Amino acid sequence: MAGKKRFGARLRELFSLGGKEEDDFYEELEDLLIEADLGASVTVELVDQLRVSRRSRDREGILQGLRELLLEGLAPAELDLDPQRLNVVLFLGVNGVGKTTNLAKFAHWYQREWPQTGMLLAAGDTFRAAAVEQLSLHAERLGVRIVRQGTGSDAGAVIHDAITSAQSRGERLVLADTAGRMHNRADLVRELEKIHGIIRKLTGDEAVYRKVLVIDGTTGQNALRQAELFHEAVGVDAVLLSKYDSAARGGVLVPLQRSLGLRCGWVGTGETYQDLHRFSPDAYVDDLLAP
Ligand SMILES: Nc1nc2c(ncn2[C@@H]2O[C@H](COP(=O)(O)OP(=O)(O)OP(=O)(O)O)[C@@H](O)[C@H]2O)c(=O)[nH]1
Repeated sequence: MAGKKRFGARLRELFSLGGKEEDDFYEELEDLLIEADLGASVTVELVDQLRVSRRSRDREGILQGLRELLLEGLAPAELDLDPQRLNVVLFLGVNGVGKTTNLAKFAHWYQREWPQTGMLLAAGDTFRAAAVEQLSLHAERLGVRIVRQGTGSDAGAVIHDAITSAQSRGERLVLADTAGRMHNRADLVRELEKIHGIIRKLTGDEAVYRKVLVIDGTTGQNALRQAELFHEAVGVDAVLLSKYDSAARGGVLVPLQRSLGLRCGWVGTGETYQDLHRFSPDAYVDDLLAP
């Protein structure tokens, strides 16, 4: 977590320099926030608010003001799944962000939360050869059913079969993987829209349908562009921030919420099933500001 701490440490360096003109101080603070992946527009907004609201120019006053402003934009996402109905959760994200691994952690989480409820995994990433195998291995380890077809098959058909199968067996949770990469961006969006249409048609008002976007905590500003793509294509209900254990930065959750209105629900902190935690804004901001 060296990188994440760097922001807090550098912030304290800035305080310790002393004797700076006010404008220079805030300009340097802006640079630090941008480097911490808060994005230019959110940074300007935050620093303007801080200038207006600050109680005192001393270190503790500014730190406290910054903490409060960061927290203002960071409520945890709620999926509001309902064990009395069918719930379909679609996992979105570009390749390698940790979609499959975190889908499996999510399955493990709900095995504990809803021990009496049947669950099904849908291997909707039919584009990448190893993805179906990877998810199958998790299904086997977790002892949950999986609906799969071969690589290159139609992802919409896999997810269609999974939902109708869960409906006929009375299972209450379908966790569906999706491809994060297609031949090009237009193909990816088209495939997601198709899957989205199939799920909506099959579930109507009778089921809970949610989309979770997995963001790699080490990617910085690029994450914002990824989120825009998926949010525009099908709409995102919650973000799962993966690889937070090795996150060089992690500040991107602030612009995700302030610019796109996307809230984080979970944080992935490793590769085992236990390494998934509910997102805590307080812990996150403490971590961001820690020296
Ligand atoms: N340290 C750490 N590694 C993680 C975490 N989540 C996933 N990984 C690792 O990241 C790598 C990519 O994870 P996958 O789950 O295969 O990613 P994916 O998004 O499904 O990738 P594709 O299947 O290629 O789309 C794997 O080596 C995972 O073990 C996490 O929270 N922390």
